[in-house]
Amino acid sequence: MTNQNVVVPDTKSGISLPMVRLSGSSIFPATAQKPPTAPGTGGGGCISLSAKKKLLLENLEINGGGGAAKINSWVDSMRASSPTHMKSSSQSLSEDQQLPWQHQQQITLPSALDNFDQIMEASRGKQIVMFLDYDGTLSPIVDDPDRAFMSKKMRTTVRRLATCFPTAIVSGRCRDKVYKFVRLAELYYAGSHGMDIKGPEKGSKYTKGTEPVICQPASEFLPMIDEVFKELVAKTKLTPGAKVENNKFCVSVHFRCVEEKKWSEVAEAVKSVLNKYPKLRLSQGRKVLEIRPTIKWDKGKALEFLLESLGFANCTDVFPVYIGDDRTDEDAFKVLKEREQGFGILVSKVAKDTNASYSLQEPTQVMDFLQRLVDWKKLAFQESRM
Ligand SMILES: O=P(O)(O)OC[C@H]1O[C@H](O[C@H]2O[C@H](CO)[C@@H](O)[C@H](O)[C@H]2O)[C@H](O)[C@@H](O)[C@@H]1O
Repeated sequence: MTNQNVVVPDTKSGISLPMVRLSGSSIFPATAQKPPTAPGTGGGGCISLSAKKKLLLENLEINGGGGAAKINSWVDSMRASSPTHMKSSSQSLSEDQQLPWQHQQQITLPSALDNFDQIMEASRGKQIVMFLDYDGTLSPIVDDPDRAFMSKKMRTTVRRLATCFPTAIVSGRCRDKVYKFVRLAELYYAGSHGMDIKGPEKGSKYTKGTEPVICQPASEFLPMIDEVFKELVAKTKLTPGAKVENNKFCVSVHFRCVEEKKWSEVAEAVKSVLNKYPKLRLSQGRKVLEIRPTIKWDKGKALEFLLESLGFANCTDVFPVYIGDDRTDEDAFKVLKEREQGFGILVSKVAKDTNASYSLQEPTQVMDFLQRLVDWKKLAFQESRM
């Protein structure tokens, strides 16, 4: 397999973006092209955009609970994770037209749709298990988190998918809320970034025992999270557009609809709460600051737990597929890479630093991919009966 760097114009923004073109038939992507000097530094000792972003995030995460970080660095980090702000202010880009985070180390992944046959070939003889993130994967990103509905067509497709393969929804949202959006009882649900897992009720095709699987590794944090939610609501009520969402084992503070000059108020509020609760930590998503317990549990752990619950703990003939769009999904992509099983699919229109192996551009492409999986399974079943 040879990797070739090609610069292609981004038709939307008119900016040249680096791509890695893959040749050969491997289903795995190229490794990221390293910059010529130490990672994160350009030839002239300048720190790259991406390295700067990483440092900002690390600073934010490390100092989030300790109180050392200045609010300015928080706002910088919020900007860095909202790449619409990376262009000159005269040109405003939508989230889907973002500049890549990191020119030197990014990979544009091969399309999961274009490489569908190769993917299926790799899964031959193995049990496919599907893991789907919700926001930005099954539903489009919208301003109001309470209105992030998935389309009827998507629901029908996911329903069909679940008749073919064990299927789980893995979301940062509270499990009940994501269930209300998806409304399919036959699925596994992992809410609160995997900290609240429940399997389908008994009688479902893939349940093993009589009781549904349940896992809540952060249950002791429930009262603390409730307290924090109330405090954050109070602290942000005077900031127009700020929205605090109680996700049961974590809290999301949205700034998508907050004017940029007021982002420091959101940062102040979150930082002051983290200073008070050292057992909580910060993570960042798409225009959202998320507060969660410091326990070592994430979407990757949830994926492993679910595979184990399904009886695939030490199996070599399982093929997990995880589809997600956010930074928190990287934990699951990483687990798959480390296990050398299945693959991750990143939903993104732009190149990103990722552990996923393939990409899809948006939820409509996710739907097409899921439908192709269903069709493939049906065909394979018919052929096996001939
Ligand atoms: O793991 P996910 O299912 O992707 O959940 C991550 C967060 O998604 C939601 O926020 C994001 O989507 C909103 C609706 O499109 C959007 O308004 C917001 O800016 C995004 O960050 C959800 O509201 C959060 O609670 C989840 O943690």
